[in-house]
Amino acid sequence: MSTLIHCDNLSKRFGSKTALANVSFSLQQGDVAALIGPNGAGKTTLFSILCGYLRADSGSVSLLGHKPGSSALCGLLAALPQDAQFDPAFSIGEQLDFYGRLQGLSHKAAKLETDRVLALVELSAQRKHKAAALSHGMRKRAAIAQAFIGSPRLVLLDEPTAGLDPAHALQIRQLISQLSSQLGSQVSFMISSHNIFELEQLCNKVLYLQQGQLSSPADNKDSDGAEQYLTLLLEQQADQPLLALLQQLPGLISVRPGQKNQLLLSYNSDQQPQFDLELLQCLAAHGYRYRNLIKGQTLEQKLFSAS
Ligand SMILES: Nc1ncnc2c1ncn2[C@@H]1O[C@H](COP(=O)(O)OP(=O)(O)OP(=O)(O)O)[C@@H](O)[C@H]1O
Repeated sequence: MSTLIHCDNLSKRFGSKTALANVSFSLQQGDVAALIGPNGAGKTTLFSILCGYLRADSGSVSLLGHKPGSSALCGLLAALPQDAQFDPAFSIGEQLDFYGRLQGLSHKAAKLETDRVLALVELSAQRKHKAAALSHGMRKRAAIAQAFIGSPRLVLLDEPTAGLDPAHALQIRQLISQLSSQLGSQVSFMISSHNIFELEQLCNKVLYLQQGQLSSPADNKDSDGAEQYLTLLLEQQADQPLLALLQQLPGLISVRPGQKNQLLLSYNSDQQPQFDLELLQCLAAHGYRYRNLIKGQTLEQKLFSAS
């Protein structure tokens, strides 16, 4: 596996504001990495440095062995900026053709490439449409299509679901997941979001930025010690009596509410190897209904158990 991105001690200030402070990480071929952080954490600044739009004040970056902005990266690195816009005067197809030409394709090859990427995002029928005739979700898909022109080895997507309703956000996540499994380790992704739940199923690596500083959950893997994790999705929000009941379960290490009707639990599997069964029996015995029980750590557990 080759290293696609290597950042060492990157720092960036805007006047007195520190946007990035000594950020170091690397991304390997085939990784799908989530760059998570609240508003103002420095995600766009980091993306802008990787794309060569901004220069870091100190530290070093290499992408596929080149400096950001190097012409050697043309066609190998694709980026979807957070506020990517299409020109209202031209059709989506014409603009994608143009990007293909910028990558050095002939007129004919660029058109074929546009057909291919529009099919990838299921927008072939909209080739002749202008951006104004597309929904917000369709415009995002068209912008993602642009990132797949040519054969990029590294695709940076800055908040690809920002501003979309939950159904369209899910559609975009499914599209990215489908593209990443279709293309396998040929393409690596780095996707930013302020929502840690959104990228849960999509990414194998998490970079958590807060106030310009990066913290990585230990190895981004579940711990291999005796502590195991469960996410329980209940039919309704957990009440105090349920929490009190669960706290009595032998082997329980922690239990706390997650998103919506979720409960995040950890337990000692050496002490109680059948903890999941005990948990379900306890729920049934006391009339609590649940929808799902997932083994393993959620992103939230990984991030906050590391800090
Ligand atoms: N051009 C600029 N001039 C001054 N300050 C800036 C500039 N760009 C970013 N900043 C500041 O740097 C910090 C990081 O901003 P950045 O846009 O990278 O965060 P972000 O994580 O992408 O946020 P969001 O999720 O809101 O897009 C913020 O405090 C922001 O105000």
